[in-house]
Amino acid sequence: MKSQNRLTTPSGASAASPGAGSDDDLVIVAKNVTKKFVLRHTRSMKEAFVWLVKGRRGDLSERFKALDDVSFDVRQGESVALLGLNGSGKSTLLKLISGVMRPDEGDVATRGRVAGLIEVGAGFHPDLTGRDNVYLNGAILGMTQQEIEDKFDDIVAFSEIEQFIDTEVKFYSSGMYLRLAFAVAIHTTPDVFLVDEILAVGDEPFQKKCMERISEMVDQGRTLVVVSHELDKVAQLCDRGILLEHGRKVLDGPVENAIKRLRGED
Ligand SMILES: Nc1ncnc2c1ncn2[C@@H]1O[C@H](COP(=O)(O)OP(=O)(O)OP(=O)(O)O)[C@@H](O)[C@H]1O
Repeated sequence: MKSQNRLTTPSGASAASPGAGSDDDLVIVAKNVTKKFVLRHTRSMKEAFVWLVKGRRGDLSERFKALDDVSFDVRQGESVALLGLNGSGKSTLLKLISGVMRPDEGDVATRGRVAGLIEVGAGFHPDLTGRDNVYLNGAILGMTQQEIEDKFDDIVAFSEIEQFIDTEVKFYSSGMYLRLAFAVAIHTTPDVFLVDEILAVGDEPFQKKCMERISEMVDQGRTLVVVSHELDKVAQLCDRGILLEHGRKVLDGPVENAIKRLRGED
């Protein structure tokens, strides 16, 4: 999604790191991040009428904090799991790191090429073929045309959907989307790799292959941030866990501790 060697916010502004010297290996800095969404209520005609005749004073909709003053740093080579119950804010946090969403308060800065698998099919155009989407998606993730051409055969081989590469992706199953999207994303050799739950739509052999590839990336010193409810897989992949409850960070430490707390075992 982005490629640079300094910490920058999605607007491209340089972000001051919290310290100096040893902070050279910081790749994600989230500072006091708050994200609010509108909580919609069904209102009666009467309530809406009263609101109108009162000159639209007050708010008919309420805003709630999906993320509330969350701060953390991630260093190069760390593998971090974002954990929490449904609706705790994990995917929202991942979207803020990827830059597809902006915080209402606070800042999220990243360094290097950030690529992610956040929503199946995001960044794919349904009317284009798999082949054209490899070029489109590769470009969106910051690859040059030459780079995509050089890696095209490897991308298609990894996805194992050679037979359908010239089919429009609107005819793909969700697993086929995932295969192609994952294959493109890992071939961008990202510095920071973001993965949301979506591996779940892949069949077991493909999931296994993806897990191995992700582990290799971590062994090579790349940074990983994962959102998943599959806690055993998460424990295998990640060293560190950040636990969210109702949008607030309640634990940041060894992944085993975060999983225990989430399971209510401590
Ligand atoms: N675009 C949006 N508009 C309004 N509300 C949203 C939006 N995106 C997320 N939310 C709300 O923000 C809260 C956090 O959602 P989020 O998807 O980050 O949670 P999550 O921890 O990833 O949950 P899950 O484990 O169920 O995937 C939820 O209450 C959700 O309904």
